[in-house]
Amino acid sequence: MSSVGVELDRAEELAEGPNDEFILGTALLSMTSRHLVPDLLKAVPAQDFIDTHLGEMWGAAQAIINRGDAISRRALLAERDTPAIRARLQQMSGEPVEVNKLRHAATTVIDLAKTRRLIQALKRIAEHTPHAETYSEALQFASERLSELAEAKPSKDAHAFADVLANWWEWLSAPTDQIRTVGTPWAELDDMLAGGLHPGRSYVVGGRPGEGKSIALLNLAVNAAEHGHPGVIFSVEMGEVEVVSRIMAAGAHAEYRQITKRQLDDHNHMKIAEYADTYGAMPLTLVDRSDITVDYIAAQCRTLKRRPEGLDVIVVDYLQLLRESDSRQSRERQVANISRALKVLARELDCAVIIACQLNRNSAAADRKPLLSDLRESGAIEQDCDVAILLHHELANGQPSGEVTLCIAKNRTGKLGSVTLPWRAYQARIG
Ligand SMILES: Nc1ncnc2c1ncn2[C@@H]1O[C@H](COP(=O)(O)OP(=O)(O)OP(=O)(O)O)[C@@H](O)[C@H]1O
Repeated sequence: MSSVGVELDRAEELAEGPNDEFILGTALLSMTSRHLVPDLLKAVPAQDFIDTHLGEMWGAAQAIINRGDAISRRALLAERDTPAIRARLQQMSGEPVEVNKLRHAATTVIDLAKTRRLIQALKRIAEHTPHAETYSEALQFASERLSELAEAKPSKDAHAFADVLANWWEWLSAPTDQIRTVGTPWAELDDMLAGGLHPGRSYVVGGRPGEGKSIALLNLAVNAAEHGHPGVIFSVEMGEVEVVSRIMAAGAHAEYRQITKRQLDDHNHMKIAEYADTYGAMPLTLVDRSDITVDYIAAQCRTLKRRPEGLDVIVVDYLQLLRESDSRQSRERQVANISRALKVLARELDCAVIIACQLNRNSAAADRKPLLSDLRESGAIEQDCDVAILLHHELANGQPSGEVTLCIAKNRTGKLGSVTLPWRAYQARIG
């Protein structure tokens, strides 16, 4: 066993408190503490005893109290009669127990049980980590084990159907303004996506280079923020100035070219100033960093989610530019891990995650509509996403038609189809 394992075993031995457990057992039979017993039995779970026989006795006492009966030696033995419990009862004299000592003993037994569970979790993490396929997977395993402890529940994922059904009725009848579905700038698309972007789902926007993935993603995030849905944009490709230039052009319907040249005419200047006045404080966070891993994205998003305003929309531009923490993997495997991690993040944080994704160059060859299988580098992307929107520019007589088609090539909760919208790249916007 590794030295980490040996140290953790030692730590586990230290986290034992038989004396405090014995004090609790004694309190069951002592006249002085009788009035405290029901509360104590509620507060300290029987499985928190390291002495399993005392734990069994404690469980028997809980059953007696739950029935509304009084606790006595005889009642305890009638409930559970084993040689070990008889031996423990013999050692307990029924002498008075000081209330302070008793409270301290109860807290210690609960704390030590939690400490032992923490050590057990650390052992599992230490055992699992060297065999994990990737660093991300190891980190995820570790954080799941630790969050199980924080929740202090055996599993936070298991819910009785009746509870789930009650939540579902609540969701079905909630007023529209309480539902966190985030509208897109395009009503026709909202219609196909059951109202827009849904928390917990992942959306891939695929396109060949220059077909408008970044524009589409910024339009989506900004529209959400304008309507009060907090969002974050991870832009690996564009710097902050370029992102803001596009946001301002699209929001103000201003000439993007004038912004990039920093030569605004009065008309465009006025439109931009008005837009900044109205939406300058919208809840949008930009992360402009060229070397981003999916773990970094997850950590940033968790922090943003914890703020009072929370987080509804996560935008990643674009998947193939993300780096995997474990670079020893094949590229296909790395992309699959990234795609899976983003999907998991959507569920974990209950946010809509929108990911731009490159399409294979050969998908352009026949000037055909793009297909799901054109998503570059990994089949995992099409499997993981809930919705795939592939951008396509129709040609009219060999010339750009001025329209872009959003092809819904995957839609887990609705039909497939397409929406054709005006392509206004000169204002960095679609529609
Ligand atoms: N001032 C402008 N007027 C008209 N079109 C423009 C203007 N500026 C940029 N464009 C066009 O906008 C498109 C840029 O779109 P966008 O950056 O969203 O594409 P993308 O799919 O994200 O590309 P990439 O994969 O290269 O990042 C390009 O086709 C570009 O030619």
